[in-house]
Amino acid sequence: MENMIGVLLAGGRSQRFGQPKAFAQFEGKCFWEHSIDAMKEVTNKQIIISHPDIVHFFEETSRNEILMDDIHVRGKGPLAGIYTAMKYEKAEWYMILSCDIPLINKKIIRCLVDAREQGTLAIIPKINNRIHPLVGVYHYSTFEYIDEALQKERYKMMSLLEKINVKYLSDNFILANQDAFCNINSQEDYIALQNSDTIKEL
Ligand SMILES: Nc1nc2c(ncn2[C@@H]2O[C@H](COP(=O)(O)OP(=O)(O)OP(=O)(O)O)[C@@H](O)[C@H]2O)c(=O)[nH]1
Repeated sequence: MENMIGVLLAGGRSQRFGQPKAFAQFEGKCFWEHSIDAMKEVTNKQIIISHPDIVHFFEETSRNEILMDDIHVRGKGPLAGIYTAMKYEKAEWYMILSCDIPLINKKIIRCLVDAREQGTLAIIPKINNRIHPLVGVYHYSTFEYIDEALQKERYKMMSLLEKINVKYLSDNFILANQDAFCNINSQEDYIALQNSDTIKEL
């Protein structure tokens, strides 16, 4: 069993963005590449969990393994993507990242990975009372809870988090780097990103 697999969640519909946001450009790279690059050093491999409508874009441009959401839960949200990764790719830990966080960087990912400890099943940033469950490290033993939540048609990430022992990270490093968690949902968010003077940490 590999120790840690990187999982890029890219099976969303990007309705607010108006086009597949994984392929929006920032600083010369697609959004999805920023997430993959950020987790490359700490993961044994990185897989993409996508959707039939956009999978050909990934096939043309990515060398990563690509899976589609398991048919029973396809399109049911991020939890469905995590479920699919854990069902088809076995590892002890999974580094989960969404595809709409172009400011994410290696130091943040390293910090989350290093925060793992005995008995904790997920490590998730929490900034000003807002949690970021799609920038998180999850242990394989969360799979049974994810499976149960999906079977009960509870698709929100909270359905999982309220059942497991989560370590929420809000230390000074996370707070000082909070821009890195900014997720792009709409064209307005994208314009704000392009106009901001935030410098991406590498
Ligand atoms: N594999 C998978 N990923 C998903 C699914 N829904 C959302 N995601 C991913 O989860 C992350 C956050 O998605 P959201 O922005 O909440 O949803 P979205 O569907 O992409 O966008 P909207 O249609 O505007 O809500 C993105 O990386 C999405 O690609 C899903 O059903 N399956």
